[in-house]
Amino acid sequence: MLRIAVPNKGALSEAAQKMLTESGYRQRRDNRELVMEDHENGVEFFYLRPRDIAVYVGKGILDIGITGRDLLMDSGANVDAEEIMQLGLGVSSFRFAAPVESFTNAQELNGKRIATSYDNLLREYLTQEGITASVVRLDGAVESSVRLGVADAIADVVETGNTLRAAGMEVFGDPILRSEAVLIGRRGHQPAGLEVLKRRLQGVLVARRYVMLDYDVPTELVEQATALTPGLESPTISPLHDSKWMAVRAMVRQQETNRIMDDLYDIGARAILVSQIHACRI
Ligand SMILES: Nc1ncnc2c1ncn2[C@@H]1O[C@H](COP(=O)(O)OP(=O)(O)OP(=O)(O)O)[C@@H](O)[C@H]1O
Ligand SMILES: O=P(O)(O)OC[C@H]1O[C@H](OP(=O)(O)OP(=O)(O)O)[C@H](O)[C@@H]1O
Ligand SMILES: [Mg+2]
Repeated sequence: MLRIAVPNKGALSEAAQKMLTESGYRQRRDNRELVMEDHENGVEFFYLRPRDIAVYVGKGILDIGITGRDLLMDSGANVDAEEIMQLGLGVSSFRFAAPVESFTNAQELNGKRIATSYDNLLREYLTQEGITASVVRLDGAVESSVRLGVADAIADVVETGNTLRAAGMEVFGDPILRSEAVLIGRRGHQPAGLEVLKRRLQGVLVARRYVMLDYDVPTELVEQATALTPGLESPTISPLHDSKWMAVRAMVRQQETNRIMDDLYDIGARAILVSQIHACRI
């Protein structure tokens, strides 16, 4: 059995479980369940605190885990555990912030107090940048620490920036780390079943990022049209009953769909249809 750690709570939990469900794995129905066996797929899931997942995987107790890159680095387990794949969830930055207009760059933090839940990650960065500051380790709601007088600035996870704005704060300095949820495993360890898991997750990522585009185009314009929709390998071209026209089928990036449809229409393509991809193996 492949033993996989999944976040049991917090920002990554629901999205990670959804991705596994879309990958064809059974997931727990009740948030109190701590372990779930998926016999059919030869996988056992352990629902753990995202912060602890890197430790279990680094020590070799569990084979694979889903956690944040920031948590992997902060746990110190990145000596034994490594990133296998980016999952495109929980995309965020780890950044300095402070009340509006109080700091402009990280060097101004010399001699100051910085509150964070990621103290190892922060200390490593401060050392690397030659900044001497005192680190105040808090468990969460770090944005309140400056107003409450325990710190001068914070280092925290920022996604939309809404939490900072609500607290009258703003980011400053370069991002310390760009993070997202990642699949992690023990260095040098290739457990049985990992390749299938990776391929399934990759299938979900591609299905989420691409759509299927179908259209008809005058035969003499096929080259011009397929230059706009080259597909992954190569687009499918099928003859229509009326030989003056061809049908083209190609995957395109979801984000570019409307621009490509406009361009295709402009050159003379018609009956341009978009459909969702539910799953795939690339
Ligand atoms: N608002 C957010 N947007 C995107 N990713 C986030 C956000 N908040 C946290 N994360 C990411 O989620 C991971 C862990 O955060 P999470 O909030 O689940 O843990 P926690 O703060 O220890 O738990 P909790 O908030 O439930 O006490 C980190 O990798 C972090 O970067
Ligand atoms: O930029 P935003 O979109 O506002 O998101 C960032 C916020 O989300 C996380 O908080 P969480 O809800 O996990 O609370 P916590 O600080 O108590 O962990 C993070 O710690 C920030 O506070
Ligand atoms: Mg949190």
